[in-house]
Amino acid sequence: MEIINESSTPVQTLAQSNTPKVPPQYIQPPQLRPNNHHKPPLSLSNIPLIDLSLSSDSLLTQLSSACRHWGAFHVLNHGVSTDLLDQMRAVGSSFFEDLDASQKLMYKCDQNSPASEGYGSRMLVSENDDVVLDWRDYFDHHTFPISRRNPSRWPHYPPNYRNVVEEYSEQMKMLAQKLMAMISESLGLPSSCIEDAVGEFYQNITVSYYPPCPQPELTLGLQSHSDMGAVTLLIQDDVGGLEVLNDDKWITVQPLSDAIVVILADQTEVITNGEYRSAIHRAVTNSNRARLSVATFHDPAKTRRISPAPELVAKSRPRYQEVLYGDFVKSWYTKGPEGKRNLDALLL
Ligand SMILES: O=C(O)CCC(=O)C(=O)O
Ligand SMILES: [Fe+2]
Repeated sequence: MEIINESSTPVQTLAQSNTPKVPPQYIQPPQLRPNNHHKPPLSLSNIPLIDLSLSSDSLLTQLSSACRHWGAFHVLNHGVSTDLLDQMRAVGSSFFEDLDASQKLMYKCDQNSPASEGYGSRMLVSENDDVVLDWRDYFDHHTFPISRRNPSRWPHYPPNYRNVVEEYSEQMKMLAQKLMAMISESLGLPSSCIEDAVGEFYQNITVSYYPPCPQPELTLGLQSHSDMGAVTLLIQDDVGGLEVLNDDKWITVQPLSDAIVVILADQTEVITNGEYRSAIHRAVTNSNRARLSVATFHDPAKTRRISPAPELVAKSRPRYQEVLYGDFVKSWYTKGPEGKRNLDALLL
């Protein structure tokens, strides 16, 4: 029998071995398993949906409520064509499903360096081996600033892969800028406030592939976390598995093929002095179908110092310490997210 070393084997390879049980490294402690939470009926469960073509007043009111109470919401009429969203999902799924394991491994990322570009499975860089692993493989692309972009490291198959990622990256950057302006305005701030605080965008695109899992009740596709940067834009396929924590309940984000999920990340919480909250979210697995999502992260440079906007501090008091973004990233990848523990450590 072939011996598989699970900590470095792609999850897809494990899943294809048709093992009836997940290896122990993937088993979550009982309190973190997905079925331990009460689930409202699906029909009652979704994050807010905001139509960006609404008139300015009602748009800003809806945005403000979604950012304050959820930190995650769908947007429609966002200006990105459904055709491009479908192409991005199609090339991502073709890479994972049409290439064999050895072809994918040619793009292997450096597992010892956090968020390194390429194909991998393990997110955290931990010295000990006691971390529970996610039931997920991914491909991470460095897309902005342009000086970080090297499409020759991205998949060469399918043939349109690299063109689609480049076009998708541009469109996501423009949408992130538009959203940051609207989110600033919804707090009564100048429209450039959040983008000025973030500075030049460091954009990464992560295609996540969650193979079917023989024991979904014991595993997570991606552990509970908030994203560390400023704003994440996410699309998923029709399988579903993304959940957002709201009022201590896990709410399923129902897939909507032409909508984009906006997830506020930790630096937006700091800049808005806690008026708007980053969303805790996770991905659950299922035993029937592989699932794909594409997350586009917009982050500050590692050398950037992030602190609450002076306009908001003037109204109350600073609620977060200033942080060097590179320090925040380091702590996230070494200690692990555990919900929002890294952000909570900045609370004053
Ligand atoms: O797959 C998903 O829906 C979630 C992905 C995600 O949260 C992430 O990559 O940070
Ligand atoms: Fe995330």
